[in-house]
Amino acid sequence: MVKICCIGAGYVGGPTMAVIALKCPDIKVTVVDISTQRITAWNSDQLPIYEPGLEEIVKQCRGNNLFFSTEVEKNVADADIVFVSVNTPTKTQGLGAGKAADLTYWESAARMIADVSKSAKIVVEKSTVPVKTAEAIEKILTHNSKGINFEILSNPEFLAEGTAISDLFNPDRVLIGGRETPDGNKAVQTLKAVYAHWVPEDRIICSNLWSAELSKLAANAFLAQRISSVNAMSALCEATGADVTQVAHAIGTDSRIGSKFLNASVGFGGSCFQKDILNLVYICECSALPEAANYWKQVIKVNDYQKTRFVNRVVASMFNTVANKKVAILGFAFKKDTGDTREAPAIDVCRGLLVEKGQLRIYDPQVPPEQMRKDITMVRFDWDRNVALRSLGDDELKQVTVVHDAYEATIDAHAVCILTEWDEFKSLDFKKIYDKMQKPAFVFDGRNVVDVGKLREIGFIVYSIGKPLDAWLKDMPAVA
Ligand SMILES: NC(=O)C1=CN([C@@H]2O[C@H](COP(=O)(O)OP(=O)(O)OC[C@H]3O[C@@H](n4cnc5c(N)ncnc54)[C@H](O)[C@@H]3O)[C@@H](O)[C@H]2O)C=CC1
Ligand SMILES: O=C(O)[C@H]1O[C@H](OP(=O)(O)OP(=O)(O)OC[C@H]2O[C@@H](n3ccc(=O)[nH]c3=O)[C@H](O)[C@@H]2O)[C@H](O)[C@@H](O)[C@@H]1O
Repeated sequence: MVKICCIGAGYVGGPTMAVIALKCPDIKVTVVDISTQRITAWNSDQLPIYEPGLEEIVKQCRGNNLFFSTEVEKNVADADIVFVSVNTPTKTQGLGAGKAADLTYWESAARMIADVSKSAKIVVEKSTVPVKTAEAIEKILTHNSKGINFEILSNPEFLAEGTAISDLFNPDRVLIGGRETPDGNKAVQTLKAVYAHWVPEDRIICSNLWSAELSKLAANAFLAQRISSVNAMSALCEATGADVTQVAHAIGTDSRIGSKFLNASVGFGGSCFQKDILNLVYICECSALPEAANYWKQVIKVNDYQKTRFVNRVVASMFNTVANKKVAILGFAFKKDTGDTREAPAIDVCRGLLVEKGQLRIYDPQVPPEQMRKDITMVRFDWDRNVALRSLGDDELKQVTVVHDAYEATIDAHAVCILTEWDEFKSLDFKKIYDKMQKPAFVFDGRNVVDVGKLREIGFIVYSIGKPLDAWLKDMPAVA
């Protein structure tokens, strides 16, 4: 029986390995992590991450051919294939701080693999890493391994949170990069055989190591760039009376452009887009390509602009002050169907409103209250100037109440801000909400989920990203 061990039981390691175990009953899959808390949760009824469809798979496979363990070294030593799916955040200190990937976790995993291995292994980069990381890992493995043979593969993951299971079941492609040597090719074929249990062969792309590593950064950069493009367009729509949804539809029907990923929003979030683009920017700068670096930087700058623009729009619309006004925040996760808040635009929007002394009542169906408080007060970095932004403290936290229901959040509120596109927000009874709000009642829709016409009929003043402005808003000063 082939034995797979995955180091890192996070958003990628957990779901990916659960699906491999489900689709490959002939393979034993063990997911290991240094976090006892995470592993305990994976072995319980309360999984550490929320992902539609995941729980059923884990329940079906756990204890059969899927195991979660803190015995990192033992399981790595036993495995034929070791996936490394540890976190690779942006460095916050030292050389490359604010941009470069922090490979501390990666390097310690690689050193541990070298230390404990007694048999040949295929080591698979699952984490998103800078191009050429495989070369560094090879050096660590070969210098410490007492002659054991390691083949390094790059097998970046393209799943999106909230749809991880369907993305893994039916991927657009699986990418495997390896050394172009007989041993390298053999390792590629071994990993290909794992995916071939359920992925059609023509969707398994093989390439050299550097192309695979760079393709992951490129894919995220292109995806994020589309959002920043449509968001930049949304600002122009508001200034001209065009409707960004209509513009997106009109351009998206061109098969060369395509219709997906053109939803204007309060900004993109998630743990990877910003981190991976900054990583790309850093690599361009280190390769003496400042023009290429500046091009990609602009994608994040527009994203920051979009979040600031939203906060300014809220404040400007409400007579230039939200001090002591109650603002209902609907949605805190970075997108629907996940409890993940990493880089969620809600964090920056809430911080912006708190600095303006707003009283926030936040509701999200998946995010625990303590997570929201942690996010709001954690140290944020200005990536461009590489300085820590002002920390928010207990005083600002007193302005935050977390509630368990969207209606409760809106009672007595002056304004509602929709920051995540949860389905339940589409079917809220806005008449009921309006009746219990202060007047004039404002809705600021950062995800374009509400029916603007209907809400205006009820009496709301509505701002919706990139839509023709309400007469009320037209007179307010331009933003940002
Ligand atoms: N979150 C996502 O949707 C996607 C993430 N990625 C990439 O996958 C990688 C992992 O991301 P996530 O799963 O979101 O991170 P995560 O933070 O949820 O999980 C990483 C896990 O690795 C563990 N870990 C760190 N060092 C370790 C070590 N030496 N030994 C054992 N365990 C260790 C941590 O305790 C943590 O539980 C990152 O490089 C990310 O860029 C790629 C595609 C999608
Ligand atoms: O490397 C990663 O971590 C992953 O990053 C993204 O996945 P994810 O961040 O989970 O979610 P997305 O669906 O891409 O959404 C990212 C952000 O963009 C926003 N978004 C997305 C699409 C859109 O049209 N408009 C828009 O504002 C979302 O609300 C969210 O805040 C990519 O889609 C995955 O392919 C990739 O594997």
